[in-house]
Amino acid sequence: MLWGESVINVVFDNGFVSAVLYDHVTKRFGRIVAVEDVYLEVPEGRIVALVGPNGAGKTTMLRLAAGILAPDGGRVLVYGYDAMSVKAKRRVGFMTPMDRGVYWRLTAMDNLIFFGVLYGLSLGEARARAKELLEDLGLGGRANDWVATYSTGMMRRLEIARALMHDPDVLLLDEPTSGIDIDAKRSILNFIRGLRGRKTVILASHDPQEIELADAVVYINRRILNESPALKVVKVLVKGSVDGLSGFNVEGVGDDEYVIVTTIDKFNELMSMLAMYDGRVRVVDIDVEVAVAEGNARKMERVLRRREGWL
Ligand SMILES: Nc1ncnc2c1ncn2[C@@H]1O[C@H](COP(=O)(O)OP(=O)(O)OP(=O)(O)O)[C@@H](O)[C@H]1O
Repeated sequence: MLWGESVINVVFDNGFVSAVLYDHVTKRFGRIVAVEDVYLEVPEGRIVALVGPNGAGKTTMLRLAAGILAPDGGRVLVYGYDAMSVKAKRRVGFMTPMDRGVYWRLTAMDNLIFFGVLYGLSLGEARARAKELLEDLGLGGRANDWVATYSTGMMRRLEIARALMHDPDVLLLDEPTSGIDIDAKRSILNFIRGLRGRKTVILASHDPQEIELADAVVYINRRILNESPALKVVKVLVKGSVDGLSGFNVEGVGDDEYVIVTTIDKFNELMSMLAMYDGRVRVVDIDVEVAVAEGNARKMERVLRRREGWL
């Protein structure tokens, strides 16, 4: 069946339109099942974080919504249009750090104008849009420098600007602040925060500060294991048998038993461990708490809480 012309807008009870709908989507790469029977509605104007261990299918989810990959089962709709269709693609911007999507021997401004014109903007429109985005992303002063002279953090901001040149409704961000310095990170996080309500953002992330931006956190490990509204504490509530947690600092008793993880590496370790328990351990809740520690450093606390009766 061809979905290109079919329009299905999912409107929630609360009036929200589903900007992106993963309707029982499966994606395989040969024998690898990257995404399996995923059903997810992303309401318009919300920021949703996809969280999960390496290889969990997060990037695949983004590429499906970008119309770069076709699902093997189910369908992906963007505002009711098949994600592979031109109508859908015009409404989506995709930023992935691995994507060398800008020309190093052009200035940032010329890059953005080039991509804007490709999307059908007039030269004047593209120039104005590029100027606005570069200013908003703190690159105004370097707009006419060659991209080859950009730092990683500047490059990342430019890639976000590129993804937004055609003013898409949906922005897909793959680990937008990984591997960049604190100032660039802060600038990108503030920019994403400013998109709330104006764009629908799906971000794949391992980073608590990115996750904290989200209105909803979706834990995925090939299948969606849990969806939870964003809260102040990352708590990964699990159901199942968790033997290997001896490497973690388990605190509390009974219903209040939990593990505090204070570094992102430890958090990832925990995620990987849970991935190995796939099928035997079900994650039933995730939540992030970001506490401001003394001095300027921000201290992250991720909590894995184990509840008696859920194990
Ligand atoms: N083009 C491809 N060809 C073959 N296998 C692929 C391809 N893309 C992804 N995979 C596989 O699909 C699975 C999901 O990969 P994906 O990149 O979506 O995970 P991820 O959650 O984004 O991981 P990470 O956190 O490491 O970025 C992995 O097993 C990966 O090896």
